[in-house]
Formats: sequence, C-alpha cells, structure tokens
Amino acid sequence: MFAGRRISPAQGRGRASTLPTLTTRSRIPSPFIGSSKPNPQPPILQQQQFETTLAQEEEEEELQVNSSPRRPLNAYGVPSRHPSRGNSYSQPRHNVPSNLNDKIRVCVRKRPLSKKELARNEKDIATINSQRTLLINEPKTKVDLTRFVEQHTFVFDDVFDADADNETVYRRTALPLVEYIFHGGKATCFAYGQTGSGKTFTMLDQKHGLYVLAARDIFTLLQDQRFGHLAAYIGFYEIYQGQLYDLLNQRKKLFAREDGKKNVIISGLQEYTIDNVDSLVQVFDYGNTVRSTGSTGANEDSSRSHAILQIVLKHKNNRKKFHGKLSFIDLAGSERGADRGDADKQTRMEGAEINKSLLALKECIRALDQDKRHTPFRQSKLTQVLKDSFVGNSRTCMIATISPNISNSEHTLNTLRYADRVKELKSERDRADRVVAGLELTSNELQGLTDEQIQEYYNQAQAKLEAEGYEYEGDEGYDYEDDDPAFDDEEGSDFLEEDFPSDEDNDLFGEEMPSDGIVDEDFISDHDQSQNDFENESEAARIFSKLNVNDTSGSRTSSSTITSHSTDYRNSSNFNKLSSDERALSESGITHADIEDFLKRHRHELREVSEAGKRETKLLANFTLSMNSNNDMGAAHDLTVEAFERYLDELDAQLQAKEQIISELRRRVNQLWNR
Ligand SMILES: Nc1ncnc2c1ncn2[C@@H]1O[C@H](COP(=O)(O)OP(=O)(O)OP(=O)(O)O)[C@@H](O)[C@H]1O
Repeated sequence: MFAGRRISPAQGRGRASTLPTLTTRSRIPSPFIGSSKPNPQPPILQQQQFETTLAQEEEEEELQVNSSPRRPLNAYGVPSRHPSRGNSYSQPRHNVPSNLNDKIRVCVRKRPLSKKELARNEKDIATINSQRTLLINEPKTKVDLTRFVEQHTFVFDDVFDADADNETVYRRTALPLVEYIFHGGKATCFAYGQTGSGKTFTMLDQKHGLYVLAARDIFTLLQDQRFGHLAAYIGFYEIYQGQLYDLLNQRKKLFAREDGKKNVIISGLQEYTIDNVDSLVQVFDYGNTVRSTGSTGANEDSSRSHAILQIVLKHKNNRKKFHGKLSFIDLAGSERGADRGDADKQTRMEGAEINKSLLALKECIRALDQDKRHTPFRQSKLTQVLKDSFVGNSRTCMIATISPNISNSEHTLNTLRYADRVKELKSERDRADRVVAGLELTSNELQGLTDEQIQEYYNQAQAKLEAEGYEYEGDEGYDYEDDDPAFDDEEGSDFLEEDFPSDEDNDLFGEEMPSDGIVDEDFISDHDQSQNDFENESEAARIFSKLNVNDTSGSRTSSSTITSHSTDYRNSSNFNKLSSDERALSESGITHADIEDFLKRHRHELREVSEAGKRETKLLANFTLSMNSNNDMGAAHDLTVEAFERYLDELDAQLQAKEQIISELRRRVNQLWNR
C-alpha cells in the first residue's frame, strides 16, 4: 500500500520528522545533558551552550523577519517560486540563524586564495556579509567592452569564511548529525563543489576533516554508559564509473542491496570495529591510497570517484542490529568539459558519470526535502547507495565549497546556484506545510513558540481533521514508496554530460512532476495524489494530501496503480461527504458540482499530458545528444544501441502514462453520458 508521507509536529518548522526528542534545539534538554555518569566533556556538550545563545539571538531577531511579505500561493495552495531567479537572492532571513536540526541544511564554505592564485594577483570575489550571506562580485563586460561588476547575493543556512577552521564548520554541520545517529537516525554529510574548491580538505583531511572530528565525538559518546551496548563499524568505499569498490579490501567490487528494513547493505564491504581516532585515520589513510584520483586541468590530484566513509552504529552483541549511520561523502569534483583540458576518453567519461550522479544527488535531496513519495534513487549508483539516508529518519547536510578567485567566478556561481536551488525548496516546503496545515503562523512566529505550543497547534489541526472523518497517522514511523523493490543495478534515464547540470526548467515543486522524467509507478502515484488534490478543495483535503491522513473509509487510500485510483467517483469519499440533498441531485443527473469537478480534472489532465509531452521532448534530446557524444568519443556502436533501447523503454513508459490519463478522461466522459 502506498502510504505517502506523514508529518510530525516538528515538521512545520522544517525539522526532522520522526525523532521528536531530537528535533528541538535548546528547549528540550538533550539526552546528552545531565548524564548521570561524569564524562570527559565532549564537544557535543559545548554545542548545547552554543545553541542556547543562538536561540536567544534568534528570538531577538524574529521581529525583523515577521514583516516579510508572504509569497503568493499557486493553485495547489503551495507558495510559488521566487518571482525572479535573477541576480539577487537576498532575503530577510539572512538575519536569522538557521536551525541546526533541520532535515536538510545547506552551508557554504569559501577556501582561501591559493599561493598560485595570489602569485597571479587574482582578486577575491567572494565576500561574506553575515553568518548566512555571501556576495559574489562577478566581473562582466558589456557589448561595448565596458567592464562592470555584477553583484550576486546568496543566503544559506551558514556561510563560512576563508579563515573559518574545520572545527567551526564541524559545529554547524556534522555535529548535529552525530547526535542524531545516536538516536537511531541516518545522516549524510557531503561537500559539493568545483574541483579544487576544498571538498577533501573539509571532509577528509586526516587531522581536521569533518570525519575525524565526528569520529572523535562518536567514540567519546560510545564510552557513555547509555551507549555501552553500541559499537562503531567503519567502512570506506568508492563509487567509480558506476561501480562500488571497497577501499579497505583491495578494491574488491561491491554490490548494494536492501535488507528487509530498507537499510542499504553494501554486500561484501569490509567493516572494522574501531574505537579511537588514530586507528580510524590509519584505516582511512590506507583506503585513500587506493582511491581513484587523476589529474585534470583544474586539479592535479583530483578525486575521480565519490568516496564514502560510513560509520555505522550497531549493537555489540548482535551485529545485525543496526542503530544509526553517518556517511561522509567526498564527492568527485564537478567540472565543466573545458576544465578537463585535453582529456582522454577515460577522463571525459569519468566527468560525464560524475556530473550525472551529482545531478541525481540534487534530485534526491530535493525530493527528500519536499517529502515526495518518489525519490529518484535509481538515477545513479551514488543515490542508490545513499537511499536509506534519504528516507525515514534521515538528515542531510550539504557543504558547498567555493574557490574565491576571479577566474573561478563562473564555477562558483554555478555551485552556489546548485546549492541555492536545494535550499530554496527547503524554505518553500516549510511554508507550504504551514499553509496546508492551516497554520497561519510564519516560521519565525513558530520559532518563538515553545514546543508545547507548537504541539498544541498541530493537535488542533489533527482534531479538525478527525472531526471531518479523517484519521491522522501520527509520526510513529515513516513509510515510503519503494520505487525499486529489487534495488537492481538498472540505471535510470540517461543524462547528458552537462556542465554543472541545472534544472531551471524543471520546477518540480510547483507541478508535482516525477523528478527523473520517467513516468512509472511513481508518476502514477503522484498523479494519484494530484487527483486527490482535485477531489477536495477544502482545507481538510489539502491537509489530507500533504499530511497523509487516511480517510477512515479507506477509499482514499492511495495506490500505486492508476487503475485503482480511477474508482467510481460516486464511491469516493468525496462523494460520501456530499450532503444528502446534493447526493440525491447527483444520483438523478449531472449537478453543477459535477461539471465544475469535471472541468477541473480535465484542465489538470491536459497539463499532465502536456508535461508528459515535454518529457518526451527531453528524452529525445537526451538521446540525440548522447548519441552524438558517443560518436565524438568513438564509442562502440553497441553503446548507442544500448542507449537507444533505454530510450525506447522510457518512451514506452511515457506513452503508457499518457494513454492512461486519456483513458481515464474517456471513462469519466462515458460515466457522465451514462447517467
Ligand atoms: N579552507 C581551506 N583552507 C586552507 N586550504 C584549503 C581550504 N580548502 C582547500 N584548501 C586547499 O586547496 C587545495 C584543493 O583542495 P581539495 O583537494 O580539498 O579540493 P577538492 O574540492 O577536494 O578537489 P577535487 O574535487 O579535485 O578532489 C588543497 O591544497 C587544499 O589544502
């Protein structure tokens, strides 16, 4: 059964959904505070004090933001995108420190100018304005050759200047994740950025990389008596050209699969029980020596693979009993074709694979942030193996790393736009949730409330729903639609070798389209969901659709096939909710409501069909370009045929979806005629 998403009281302010005790910052005492056993003061405790100060500052600054204008809502009751995604991203929220317990956090780190850049007298074009704001002064030239500077403003959850050390970055990025995994969560921390911008330095530096700092805290916490039953298992592997290799076991080829509880298992991965940082660094050092690196035009020692260091907490007496997982990912550098210089075929293919997986990663984060029921994991091996970090009790922190020098301004802007797109959706989701939940409070007003008050608000929403005959499922667990039950190795749609793949044209949030452009079961589920949206215009219905509140009659329970949602409208819960007068009318003929409903649905279906058409166009373009690029690279004809077969497959799925929409429309037309 398709369960859709459930919302927890905490979600209204963009916090993780299923671990309520962890979702509060300083208001609910952390389980790490007040331990009966005296501990060496782990940095995690210092963090609590830090947090309290932040909370106070935040409260002081709320007033400034409350006056911000609301964004208009679209037909679905969802705030529309920024009216303009031009040069200025400036938002009043830059004054408000971000919430460290958000499900998704997007931070930016600027590296210092390198010696070479200094020697070349390169200018630093990135200015950090506040804890969250960054300005990029992009040099430009007009048509008449006059030079000018275009200023871009970005706001993120945190922005770290060139002089920020890894410890500072750690406190605001990975540290909350460490706490989270001790409560059974899964978390991912990764750096994204242009090659040479400082990803490895941030994540995997052997002395101060975030993984070392996190491991230090994890090992300290494992000594606490409350976690005495747990042990940390370390695995380190890479994804190179779509294949997994164990970096701690002579690059043995690995395979990903899922266990019964939807945990991703990397079959054959050598895991080490480690309880101190020195051993970890040693093991890690060894792994790094066998990692795939190469020299590109932009970085002499560029990572050509994604390296994933995973720290899994398991029960000591039963290794099969999983507790929490933290993955650190050192992503291969995103790069443009031009950066590869005179790259050979191998390097170009690596670049294509890297960019494809980075695009897939963004899509997954976005889907996660919107709590979409379909997350396009299959699009790359990277997202497949991170699947369990994207669903359920999960948190993600992305650190966008940027080079500040003028000659990298284009890269820097691309990285920031990628990050901004992820972050923008996050704030939209927060607002959408409030709207659908019927809560009139702004995020800042919510932040000014105690958790009890917020809980009270959600209780009210729940009571309202129950009064209307819906059942609130609460946040006991998280169910998600598993779009690839076999967790097969099948790759998703082909991606172009894009330069910093962008998705400006793919506004998933507004339209609820499947983000991988493949119409499959999940698309149908989304479609089903949209249908539901159209069946009920009332606030309760919108809450239903967004909060996954099941109708007690069961007839509204979503299903993963389109045929099942095309139940007789008369049997639908909406019909059951009609007053007896209205029902009598509709039984004797076509009512005004029928007509309105029909028109609404028809408009919606038209949009769906036209969107499917757009996806077809994209498929066609994708294939044509990949065929050209195969030819350019002198790739074997077989590769092209393989891609063509995939294209046919996907096209077939698109056509089927269109046919289903059309046959559903026809069915309803007939139904009306037959009355
Ligand atoms: N915050 C920083 N402070 C000081 N030096 C830094 C910082 N960030 C990066 N560097 C230096 O910049 C160089 C490039 O950094 P790094 O290798 O981490 O880049 P990268 O993004 O991982 O590149 P690639 O994707 O090609 O592997 C290194 O010499 C590193 O020491």
